[in-house]
Amino acid sequence: MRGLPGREDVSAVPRPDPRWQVVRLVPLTGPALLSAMVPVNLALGALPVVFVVAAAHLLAEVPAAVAAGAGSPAFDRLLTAFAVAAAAFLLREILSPLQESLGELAARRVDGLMYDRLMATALRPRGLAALEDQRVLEALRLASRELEYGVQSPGQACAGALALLVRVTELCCCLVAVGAVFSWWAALGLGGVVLLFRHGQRGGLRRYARARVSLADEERRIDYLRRLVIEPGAGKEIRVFGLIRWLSGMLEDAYRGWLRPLWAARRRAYVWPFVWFTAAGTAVTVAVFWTVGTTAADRLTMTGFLIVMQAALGALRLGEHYAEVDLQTEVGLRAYDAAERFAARIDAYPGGREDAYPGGRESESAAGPPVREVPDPVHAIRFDRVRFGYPGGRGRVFDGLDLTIPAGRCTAIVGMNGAGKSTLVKLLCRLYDPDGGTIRVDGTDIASFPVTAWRRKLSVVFQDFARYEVSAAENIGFGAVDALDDRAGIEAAARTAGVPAVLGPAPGGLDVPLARHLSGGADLSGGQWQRIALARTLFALRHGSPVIVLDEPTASLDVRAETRFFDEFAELTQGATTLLISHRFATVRRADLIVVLAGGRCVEQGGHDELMALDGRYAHMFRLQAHRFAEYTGDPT
Ligand SMILES: Nc1ncnc2c1ncn2[C@@H]1O[C@H](COP(=O)(O)OP(=O)(O)OP(=O)(O)O)[C@@H](O)[C@H]1O
Repeated sequence: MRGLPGREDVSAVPRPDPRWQVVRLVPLTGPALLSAMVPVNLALGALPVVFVVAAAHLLAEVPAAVAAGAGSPAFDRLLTAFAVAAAAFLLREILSPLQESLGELAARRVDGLMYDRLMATALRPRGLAALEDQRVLEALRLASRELEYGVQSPGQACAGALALLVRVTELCCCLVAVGAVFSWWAALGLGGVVLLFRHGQRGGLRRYARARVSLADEERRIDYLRRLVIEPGAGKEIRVFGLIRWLSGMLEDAYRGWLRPLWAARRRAYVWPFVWFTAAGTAVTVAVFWTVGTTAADRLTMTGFLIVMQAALGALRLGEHYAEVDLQTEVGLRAYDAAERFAARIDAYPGGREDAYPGGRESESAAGPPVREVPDPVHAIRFDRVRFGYPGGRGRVFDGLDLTIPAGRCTAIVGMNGAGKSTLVKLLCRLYDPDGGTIRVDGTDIASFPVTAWRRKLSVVFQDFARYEVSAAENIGFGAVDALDDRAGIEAAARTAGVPAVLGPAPGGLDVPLARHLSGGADLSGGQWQRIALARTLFALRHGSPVIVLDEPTASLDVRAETRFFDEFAELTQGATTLLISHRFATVRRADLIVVLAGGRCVEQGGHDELMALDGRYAHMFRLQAHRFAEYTGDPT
C-alpha cells in the first residue's frame, strides 16, 4: 500500500508459541488471585489420589477391624482411613466451586485489562487512516468480540492454563501411587500412554481451530446477516421490500457454507487420530501391565492392588479432553493474537505511535520543530499545492489543491458528489495528513502545532456527526468538554439552534436523555439531531474555537428552520472563520466567498454575484437548483 512501507510485513512477524503466550498472560491475574489459585488447584489435583489411597486402606482394614471389634488397633486404623477419605472428599467438594469462581475472576480480570489496552490502542492514532484499513478493523472486530463476550477469550485461556495444574498434579500423584506401590516401570508406561492420548486430543483440536480460523470470512458473513436481521437499521426496508425470505435463504446458505467444511475438518481432525491413538494406547497399556504384572504381581497386597487399580484408572481418565482447559487455551489466544496484530498495524502507520492527547509526544514533523501555542487565524488558512489520496483508495482526491480561506469570513465550498469537500474538512482537522503540499494558518504549517491544540481551535459539524446517548445538554456541551458546567452557555447555544422547540415542553428540558431505550429518553429525527449538532458548534465557538466547519449543516432542516438558523448564525459567528459545505445554494449564496471544487482542484471562486456573472459551473448548478425549487414552490429563487 502506498506510503506505508513495511505494513504488509506485520502479519509475518514471528509470534511465540501460543502456550508461552498464555504463560506470559498469567501474571495479569494479579498476585493475590494467583497466590490463591495455585494452592487451590494443586490441592484439587492431589485430593482424588489421597481419597483413593485412604479408601484402599479403609477397604483393606474392614475384615480385621470387624474381627477385632471397636477399640482395637485395626478398628482405629479403619476410623483414621475413613476420616482421611471423608476429609479429602469434603475438601474437594468445597474447593471445586471456589476454583471455578477464582478462575472466572481471573478470566474477567485479564479480559478487562486487555480490553482497556485494546481501547487505548484504538484511541492512540491521531488520525483516521489506520482505523479505516479493513485489516486493522478486522483484527479489532475479532479481538473486541471475544474480549467482550469472554467466550473463548485470553482470560479464559489463562484460567484454563491454571486449571491445567489440577490435571497435571492429579496425573503426577496417580503415577507416584502406581510407582510407589507397584512398579516405576508401570508408572512410566502409564504416563507415556496418557501423554500419547493427550497429544492426539490436542493435535486434533489444533487442526480444528486452524480450520475455524480459515473460515473467518464465512463467519463474518453470518455475523453480518444476523445483525441485518436483528438490528433496527435495515428493519424498515426488509419489511417494505419483502426481503425476509431472501434473507433467511441467505442465512441458511451462509450457515451451510460454514458448517460443511467445519464438519469435514472435525472428522479429519478427530476420527482417525482417535482410532489410532485408542488402539496404540490400549496395546501399550495391556503390554505394560501384563509384563510387569507377571513379574511383580506377587509383591502386591490387597491395599496395594486397590490403590494401583484406582490410580491407574484415574491416570488413564486423564488422557481425555479437558473441557475446562483445552478449547480455552487453544482458541482463547485468537483474540490476544488479534489484539497484538491490531496494535502492530496501528503502530506501523505514520503517526500511529503518537499520543493524541495533551502532554503526549508530538511528531517530529517535516514542518520543523513543534510550535506549542496555536494562534487564532488573523489573515487566512491556506491550502498550498495539497496532494492527497486515501490509503488503499482509488487514486488522488486532491492533486495540487490551492485554496485560501480568509480569516473572519464565511467561505462556502461546493462541488459534485465525491469532489472532495468532506476530505478537505478531514485534512483541516488533521484526521489525515496531506501526501504533499501544506496547510498553513497565517503562514505556519498546521503540522507544526500540537494536534490537540490545533483541534481545539476548530468547531466542526461533520456530515455524519455523532449522536451521543446522553442528555441534550451534554450533547451540546461536548463542543467544549472542559466547560460542561457552563449551563448558561449550553442553554444559549441550544436556543440559537432551536433545540428547545425540538424537545418540546417535555419535563427535564435539556436534561432529557437522547436515546429511546433510556427511561424518559427522547427519540429525535435527523433534522432535530442536526440542531443539537449545530448547538454543539455554537457552544465550542463561545469557548474559544474560532474556526467553524459545517459539513452539510442544514441538509435535514426544513426551509424555515434553515433560514432562521442562518439569520441568527451569521450574527453569532461574526468574526469567526467559517467553512461551509453545502449542496443547498440558498445557503451557499450568503457566503462571503464561494469555492467550486472539481477534479481535485479549485476551479472557480468569488462571491455569488461574481460567479453568476462568470456563468460557469457555479452559475449552472445554481440555476438548475433554483429552477427545480421554483417548479415545486412557484418561487423562482
Ligand atoms: N475513507 C475513505 N477511503 C477511501 N476513499 C474515500 C474515503 N472517503 C472518501 N473517499 C473517496 O474520496 C473521494 C472524495 O470523497 P468526499 O467524501 O470527500 O466527497 P464529497 O465531495 O464530500 O462528496 P459528497 O458531496 O457526496 O459528500 C470520493 O471518491 C470517495 O469515494
